[in-house]
Amino acid sequence: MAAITLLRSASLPGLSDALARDAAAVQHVCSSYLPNNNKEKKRRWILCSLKKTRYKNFDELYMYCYYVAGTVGLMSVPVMGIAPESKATTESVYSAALALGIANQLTNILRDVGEDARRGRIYLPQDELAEAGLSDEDIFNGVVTNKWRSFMKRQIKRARMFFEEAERGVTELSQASRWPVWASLLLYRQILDEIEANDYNNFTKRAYVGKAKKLLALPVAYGRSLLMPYSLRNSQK
Ligand SMILES: CC(C)=CCC/C(C)=C/CC/C(C)=C/CC/C(C)=C/COP(=O)(O)OP(=O)(O)O
Repeated sequence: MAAITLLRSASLPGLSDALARDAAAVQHVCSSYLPNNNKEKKRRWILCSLKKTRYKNFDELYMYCYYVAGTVGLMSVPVMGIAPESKATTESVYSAALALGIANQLTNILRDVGEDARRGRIYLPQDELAEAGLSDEDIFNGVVTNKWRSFMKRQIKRARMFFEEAERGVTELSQASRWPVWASLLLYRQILDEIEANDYNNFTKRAYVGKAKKLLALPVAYGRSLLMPYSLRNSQK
């Protein structure tokens, strides 16, 4: 409640009660889990990010992903539970959950570049766009060029690294939670493959995972959910 009052008192025009509630909830979770527990800084960051449409570099984009999706991952761990037999540290499981939230959000951003641009938003690191020789104008024009392809390859590679980081953590979750988490990981990661299959045209073509691929992901996810936690596999060698 204190956090909601705090956000209201900042009197951001247009900040609805529902939004203030969400932001307060996120702020609460972040305050509990972020190692650097600087509440005032975070409060200001959340208020600014609600209006932000550009991200200077990956650090800034990461923080956006952290607040909108990483926190969801963190909150999921106590709900899903860690396998009683797991030997992993609690911290490593939370890190993996955070990584999955970030991976999902980065994927979401890469899929929605065109849609976001039409709303005047560019959720891409400005410094990396500049390094690739691209400007905001290029994003608004939405033409797939070799510069765009190479920029996208770098972004996709990074998103895949976060998925990879998340994978070990999934094996440490309670048995009942592993299947749905594996399924969502496999399905969401395939969006990146579809962006590649669309020759990086995420301006006018929506990367979509077809029904057959979705169905196929389910037994694969089930198989993976039966695997023993990664922490045990190593300790038994
Ligand atoms: C890996 C371990 C240890 C635990 C799992 C932890 C979890 C469940 C992490 C996933 C967190 C998550 C669901 C984040 C949100 C991801 C995301 C980008 C959702 C997309 O939301 P929308 O914007 O509504 O999607 P659309 O754009 O597709 O409508």
